[in-house]
Amino acid sequence: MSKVTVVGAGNVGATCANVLAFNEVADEVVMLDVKEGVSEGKAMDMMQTAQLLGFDTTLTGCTNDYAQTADSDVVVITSGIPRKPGMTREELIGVNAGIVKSVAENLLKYSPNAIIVVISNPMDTMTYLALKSLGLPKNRIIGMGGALDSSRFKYFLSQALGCNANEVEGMVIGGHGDTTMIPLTRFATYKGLPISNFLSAEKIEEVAKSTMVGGATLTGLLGTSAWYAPGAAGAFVVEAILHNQMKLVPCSVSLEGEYGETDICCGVPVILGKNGIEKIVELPLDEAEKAAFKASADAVRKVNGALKEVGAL
Ligand SMILES: NC(=O)c1ccc[n+]([C@@H]2O[C@H](COP(=O)([O-])OP(=O)(O)OC[C@H]3O[C@@H](n4cnc5c(N)ncnc54)[C@H](O)[C@@H]3O)[C@@H](O)[C@H]2O)c1
Ligand SMILES: O=C(O)C[C@H](O)C(=O)O
Repeated sequence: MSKVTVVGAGNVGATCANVLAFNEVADEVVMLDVKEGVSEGKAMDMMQTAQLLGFDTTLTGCTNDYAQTADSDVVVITSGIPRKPGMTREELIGVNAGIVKSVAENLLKYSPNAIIVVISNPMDTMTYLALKSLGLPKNRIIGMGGALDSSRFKYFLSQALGCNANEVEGMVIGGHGDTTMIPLTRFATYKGLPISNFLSAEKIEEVAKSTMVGGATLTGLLGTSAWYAPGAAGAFVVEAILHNQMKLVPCSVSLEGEYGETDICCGVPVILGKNGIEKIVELPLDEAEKAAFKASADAVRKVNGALKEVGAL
């Protein structure tokens, strides 16, 4: 029996739980939130779609009762506040650091062997906080951002190419921030061929810029940050782990010399399998890409510095 807990049954958490159930990724999905009755209500609502959609996963909800989350294989942390138009993700640190730290500690008490997927923002810093405060092996702490950013990159590429997004390949590495993301345009392909065969340098630059501010654009349109693609990207990462898919997915992970960085969690391509991070994959970056990664990591490290200021570390 496989079990996943999703903490935070708001927009992202509920969407993630819904996709996990619909795709029958786990036998059991538990949602937990601090808001009385919300997880229970959303779980019941989703369970009432089971015969319509034809899934067998059992969904339950609970209000802050961590005993219900016991023995989860994977736990997903989405609890915390989202940004509003005009804000950066980094501005959320003051509120979200305390929430993520206490949630992660509570989860671990009941699921000591779980793999932890962090989604709450600022995600790279929240992943680093989970790593530092829980003291777990680095393969079990995974920040979800790159799966979403890469999906957005493929969407914008497909729009520019006039093709289906499944026909393009592309990855975004670096921090999950408006200015720290690095869409790897040089490695992006359409049907296995470099995109530069089909798109002008100006168009490729435009796609990269749209990708980087993808979350901010949606926040401007929605009044709060996005949830359909973020929730699905969370479920995608969970599935790769739980089903031991050995997929290559950019995730925020603890770096110990890889990409020239240490003491940081930042987005790099990893192989995801039953142990969480099975392997960090080092790409042959050129000098410009290396410089972009260094600048991105420096920016993430600066935000990590604020964890002490807010008393989280
Ligand atoms: N990493 C990513 O790619 C990515 C993508 C989208 C959103 N996010 C982030 O995910 C977080 C959630 O976004 P959302 O749109 O779902 O927000 P939301 O407000 O809809 O949901 C957040 C939920 O967390 C709950 N919560 C707050 N404190 C809690 C606690 N201590 N224990 C349990 N639950 C608690 C709230 O009650 C709320 O239901 C935000 O920080 C957002 O910035 C990250
Ligand atoms: O943009 C946000 O603040 C939420 C999330 O990180 C996203 O990229 O959708």
